[in-house]
Amino acid sequence: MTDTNIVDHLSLPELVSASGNYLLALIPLFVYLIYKCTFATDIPHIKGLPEIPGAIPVFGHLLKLGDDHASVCEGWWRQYGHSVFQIKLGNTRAVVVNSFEDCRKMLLGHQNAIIDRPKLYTFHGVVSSTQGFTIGSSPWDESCKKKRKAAGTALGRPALRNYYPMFDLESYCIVRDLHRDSGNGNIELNVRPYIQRFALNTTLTLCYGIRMDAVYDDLLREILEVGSAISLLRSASENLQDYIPILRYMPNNEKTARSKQLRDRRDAYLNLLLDKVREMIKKGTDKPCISAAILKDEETKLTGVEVSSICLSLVSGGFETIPGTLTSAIGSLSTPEGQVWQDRAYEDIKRYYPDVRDAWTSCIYDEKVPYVNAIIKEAGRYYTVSSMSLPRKTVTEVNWNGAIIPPKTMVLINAQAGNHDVDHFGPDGGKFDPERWLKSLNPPEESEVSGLPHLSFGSGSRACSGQFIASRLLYSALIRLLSSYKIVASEDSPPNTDYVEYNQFKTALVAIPKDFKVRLIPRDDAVTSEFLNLAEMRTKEHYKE
Ligand code: HEM
Repeated sequence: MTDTNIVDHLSLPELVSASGNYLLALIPLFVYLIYKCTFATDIPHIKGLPEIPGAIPVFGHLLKLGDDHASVCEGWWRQYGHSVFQIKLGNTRAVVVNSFEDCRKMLLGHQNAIIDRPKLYTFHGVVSSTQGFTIGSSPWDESCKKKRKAAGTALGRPALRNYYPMFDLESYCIVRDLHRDSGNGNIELNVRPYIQRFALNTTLTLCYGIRMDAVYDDLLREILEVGSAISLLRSASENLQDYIPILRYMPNNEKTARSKQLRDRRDAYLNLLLDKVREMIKKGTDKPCISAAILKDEETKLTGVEVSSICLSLVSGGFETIPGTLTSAIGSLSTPEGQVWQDRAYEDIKRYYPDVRDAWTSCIYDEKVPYVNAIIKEAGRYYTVSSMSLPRKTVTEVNWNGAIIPPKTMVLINAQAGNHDVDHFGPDGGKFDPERWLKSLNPPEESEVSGLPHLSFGSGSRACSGQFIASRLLYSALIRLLSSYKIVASEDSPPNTDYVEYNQFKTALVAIPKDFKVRLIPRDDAVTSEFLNLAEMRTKEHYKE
């Protein structure tokens, strides 16, 4: 007898009960499917690699991670005793690496396997749809190779000599304006805006041959505001829709609307900058810079989108990382404890340059003063401005102590955890101390660090392309500031010097230090005035050219 015959012979109540039985039988299947869908990840569980307990359906560990992923992962490392573990960010499985040694091993020992970067819905699909991906967010392909090569040439050590006039002008301008605004040590001020202009002008000059002289210039502030807001759009905790796709289809999706708005504002200023370069080329007043070279089609095989992407990478690579590091370093130096470090740095500057005017001129050519180098290394390590670095993705299998991490797995380097790893940096790894980088104090002599000093610039195949220029910018600014002023923290508005709490936006890709104020007490007013006159001359020269 066929099923239809059976149905034909059943009464209505029997029919209802039979179909109810069928449905009942399907419930376990539904439950299984729902379980599978809500727990499913792009990459299945990686055998042999510990997984943090407590993942919940749909969200995985996202809610547990809160808004400070680096500190929560650092806590999990210590709580569960595994420096490398797997977690679920919604539908995405990620491997998190925490200890210094494991970060180094992953970044260098497996550098070819983790050369890729993941693509995220909000940042790649919406924000970057017009100007292309920045280098730091580009998946590894032919175009990324070309862009990384071009950036490497523009930012490599040999290229630094082309930028001496720019280092000179921009670091003079910091001191010039701080001198104007600090009332001979009587007015407390926030140094970050001056350093933001310094960092942004550097990359704008490099990319477009354009700079802004005023600290509160409208275009400068627009670039900074939009850039910071976009940096928030790259954070996992701010963008649940990247990992929980259903959220993308919610009506009135504010995240996507805001992303489009920011993208349009960014397009507007990037186009404005390029138009300015075109105009200067027409008038013959353009300065040597990346975009002019490309617009004039000098030795380039890059597309328009690639050019925009390179310029965008350089502008966004430096405008928050440099101010984050330098402002926080100034914060630590300005504390009562930091007065000793400032005095020792000043003494060391004078040891190398008995006439302090030579320090002012030399700091743009080389980085000689050991104590200042130690401060820069320590600021980079301690204030890990990109606490979770930039995410990586595997292209081939990684055999991690027998566990096979498959291709296309997201790998997160917890640079903050590794940079404060007491097993590597000693029991005082959680303390700011420039002298950890010196093997002797009398006179200061730098310790030889074989390999990677800290994790703040990443390492290996996708390490920071801007690290040499970053180091010179930090050095020249610090030499000029420390040789001009004694920096003293405000009592009412002191710096927060905790390596986690100093940051006002823990969800952003790059830390933004909480505001604080300092007094700048001139060390030798006559010498500083002499240099300020020089600054004036140089600025005039710049605008005459
Ligand atoms: C204190 C300053 C800086 C810090 C702490 C910093 C940090 C980083 C980090 C952590 C990465 C990812 C590295 C990795 O995945 O291993 C990175 C990549 C990058 N940085 Fe920096 N950076 C700084 C300054 C700069 C500057 C000034 C520029 C350009 C002018 C720049 C351009 C880039 C570029 C283009 C990449 C992408 C490299 C790639 O994906 O291939 N950075 N940076």
